[in-house]
Amino acid sequence: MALVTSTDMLKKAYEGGYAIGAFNVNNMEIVQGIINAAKEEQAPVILQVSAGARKYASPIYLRKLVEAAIEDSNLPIVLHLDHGDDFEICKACVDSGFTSVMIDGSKHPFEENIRLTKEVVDYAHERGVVVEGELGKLAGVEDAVNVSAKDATYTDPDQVAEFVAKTGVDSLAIAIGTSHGAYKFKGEAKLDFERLEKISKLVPGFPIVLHGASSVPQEFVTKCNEFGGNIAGAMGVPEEMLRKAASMAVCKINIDTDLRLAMTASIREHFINHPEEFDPRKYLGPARDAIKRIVQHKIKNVLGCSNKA
Ligand SMILES: O=C(CO)COP(=O)(O)O
Ligand SMILES: O=C[C@H](O)COP(=O)(O)O
Ligand SMILES: [Zn+2]
Ligand SMILES: [Zn+2]
Repeated sequence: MALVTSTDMLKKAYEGGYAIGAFNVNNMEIVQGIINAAKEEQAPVILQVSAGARKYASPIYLRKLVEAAIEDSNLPIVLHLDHGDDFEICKACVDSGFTSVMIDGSKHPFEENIRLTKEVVDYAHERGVVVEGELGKLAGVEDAVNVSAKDATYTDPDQVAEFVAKTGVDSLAIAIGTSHGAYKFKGEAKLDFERLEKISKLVPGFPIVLHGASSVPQEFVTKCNEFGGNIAGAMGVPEEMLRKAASMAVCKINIDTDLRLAMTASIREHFINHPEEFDPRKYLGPARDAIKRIVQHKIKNVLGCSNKA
């Protein structure tokens, strides 16, 4: 199996009412944890690399780790750029063998977002690479509580068909109430499913992407805090909502924070329980297993993409 684009994966996910997991990778243990889960579940998977990950691990190491994952797993794997900020980073990733890039023009005015996204699409499509765009800004809970701010940042359904037609993007990230990181809601979790429904009717069959979709499992939060951490009040997207989104037009679900929490909780616990240890394999090994367990749980019980490879 070689690297694949997400075209086929997302189409099948749309038709089958499930979603593909897009997990952020930053080092070997994270790649291995994800791939060990995907292998056991025979699930297709999207490995995504942020600008921060490129800076941390360097592009060449990440690419080679993903190459190893393909050889090791024989699964369909997409190598995707997460939140490409400008044309240059998208071009660099297309040129170095990524099969998918995201151009996140959501911070720009609508017309500029269209122009920038189309520029990336033109370059990528000519080279067989697919593109994810973003319309609407992911916001924190403060904005969501305030209705007028909510309408200003959530994806405007009236813009979606025009954006898709004018840019030629292959998938679109939308804002319906999720946000990045571990503090997504204060009080009640709420996603705007009506908006998602409206959008999906305006672009029938078109794959939608959900960012900021970590569930922030309380067992990890509790364990982090129990073993010296301080991440009070963390709250994520309830799994039931992700299942609902996956049954609708959402075909790609982005998860990073939950992997970070799984890894950190495991390492914190190890350091407190084994103060005499100083062999990194002794704590990175269990951390890798913790990532595997959470990814396997997502694939099986939330995304519904087991045995879809
Ligand atoms: O959207 C994401 C990466 O693009 C990750 O979201 P989380 O912070 O909810 O894991
Ligand atoms: O969407 C953001 C991802 O979680 C990546 O985060 P990062 O930029 O810290 O690597
Ligand atoms: Zn964005
Ligand atoms: Zn994101």
